[in-house]
Amino acid sequence: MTDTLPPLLLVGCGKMGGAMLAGWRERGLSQAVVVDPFLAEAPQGATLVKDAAAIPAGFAPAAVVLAIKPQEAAATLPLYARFAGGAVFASVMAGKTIAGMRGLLGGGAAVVRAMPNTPAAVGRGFTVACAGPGVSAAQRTLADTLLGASGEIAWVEEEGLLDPVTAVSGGGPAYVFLLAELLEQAAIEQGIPAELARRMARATVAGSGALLAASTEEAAQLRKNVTSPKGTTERALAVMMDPAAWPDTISRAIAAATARSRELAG
Ligand SMILES: NC(=O)C1=CN([C@@H]2O[C@H](COP(=O)(O)OP(=O)(O)OC[C@H]3O[C@@H](n4cnc5c(N)ncnc54)[C@H](OP(=O)(O)O)[C@@H]3O)[C@@H](O)[C@H]2O)C=CC1
Ligand SMILES: O=C(O)[C@@H]1CCC=N1
Repeated sequence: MTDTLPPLLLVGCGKMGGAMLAGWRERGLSQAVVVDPFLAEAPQGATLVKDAAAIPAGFAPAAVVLAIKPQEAAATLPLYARFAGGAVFASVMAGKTIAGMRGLLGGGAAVVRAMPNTPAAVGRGFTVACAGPGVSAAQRTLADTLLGASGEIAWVEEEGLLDPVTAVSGGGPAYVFLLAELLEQAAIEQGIPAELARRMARATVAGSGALLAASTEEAAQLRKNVTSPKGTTERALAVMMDPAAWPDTISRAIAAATARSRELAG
């Protein structure tokens, strides 16, 4: 446990905002205000308000974390422009550019654009962040603390990288969960009872992730460790690793998501 965090304002407390808030709670919240019009009850350790107008007078956040949907940015961000004098804004919105957000918050706003992922909910997130113009060293340190509270963080200088990052690590957990779904379905097709199929698929994906996390070996080597010569895995991988199968599918999927992130900028 390090020092208590400074006053924070979280705008949007859904799946991603809620996961980050859990990490901050672990670090020790001092004052936290959450704005979310539809949340039923205040998250532990925070004050909940329904809109920007209801933020307690005099509340001066050191950071404003924007975790609303990208489509809500244009209508919502101008409501927070009054905090631009003292706070750093940390956005996790897909696609939304630093220049676009500064346009909505006032040109001088200090903005960090970041892309986390939902394993943050269990302290295993991965976030990539990029600091915009005018972000001070202290503000960058605060953003690093907040965005890195629930896992690993990496910083990039080139903002454009955030679009493929969004496709790979932002959305990546969804692809892994899809694999669990498809393994379960295929197990059932081969006659395995549904409940056993579900347990096997979940444990296999989770166990493989844990092994990857604990190992210093490359993913390719861990794959080879499973693949006995002339065995069963080799047969399955021959199907999956056909250039037209997974290699092409994953490449096209990531390109499509990257393109969508760029579209969301507008
Ligand atoms: N989910 C993920 O895996 C990831 C998401 N992101 C980004 O995080 C952001 C949020 O995504 P996610 O958490 O999935 O979405 P959610 O819909 O779960 O969360 C958004 C929350 O903001 C609330 N909200 C809507 N309008 C406002 C407003 N004007 N002011 C304050 N709160 C508002 C929503 O309420 P209601 O639902 O009732 O509208 C909801 O509770 C997105 O920009 C997304 O790109 C980034 C990385 C990963
Ligand atoms: O699907 C999305 O747009 C967001 C960004 C990355 C994960 N979820």
